[in-house]
Amino acid sequence: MFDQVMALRACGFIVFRRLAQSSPPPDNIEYLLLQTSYGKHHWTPPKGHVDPGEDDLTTALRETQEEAGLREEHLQVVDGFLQELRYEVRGRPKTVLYWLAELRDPKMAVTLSKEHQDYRWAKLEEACSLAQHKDLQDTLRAAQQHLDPEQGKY
Ligand SMILES: Nc1nc2c(ncn2[C@@H]2O[C@H](COP(=O)(O)OP(=O)(O)OP(=O)(O)OP(=O)(O)OC[C@H]3O[C@@H](n4cnc5c(=O)[nH]c(N)nc54)[C@H](O)[C@@H]3O)[C@@H](O)[C@H]2O)c(=O)[nH]1
Repeated sequence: MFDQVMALRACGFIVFRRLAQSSPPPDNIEYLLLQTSYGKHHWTPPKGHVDPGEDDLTTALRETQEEAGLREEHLQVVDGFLQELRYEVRGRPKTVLYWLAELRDPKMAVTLSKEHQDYRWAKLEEACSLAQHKDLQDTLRAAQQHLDPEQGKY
């Protein structure tokens, strides 16, 4: 119980959009990454810490709205995708949950908060390069796999 209280917990969305006038799938898919305005300016999908008593999915939706200006009605959550990452931040274990969601209107603008200084819509390989951490790269690849029509899952 004590360990659970001490562990950091964050939730967010791998947000993607599909470009209509572009390459055939899955190369028309772009993922949203935000660059922090603090620390080492790392790139991350919209996510953030769970408030006390808050439901995980509510956190993911709230953080995506706060950090990217995208609200629940702008997103189509994809069934059957939920990834859990575990890593350490300054010596403390952290658990991060990511759902997957499509931006309904691919032309919709992203609005950043002060926590981020830049954003990018990136195809898989560029997104993995920005993400840097293997666990997040694996999550992005798992998302692409989930969305690839060849896999017959979407
Ligand atoms: N001034 C300042 N302020 C900070 C700093 N730090 C935080 N603040 C404040 O906290 C607030 C943020 O609150 P939320 O938005 O609720 O939280 P999150 O969205 O959860 O954001 P975080 O940045 O706390 O957490 P992570 O993204 O997890 O990065 C933490 C470390 O883990 C690495 N890392 C990142 N992703 C992965 C991964 O997928 N895999 C692996 N293996 N590692 C990964 C990464 O490279 C980094 O070294 C800000 O407003 C600031 O006030 C900081 O360094 N300086």
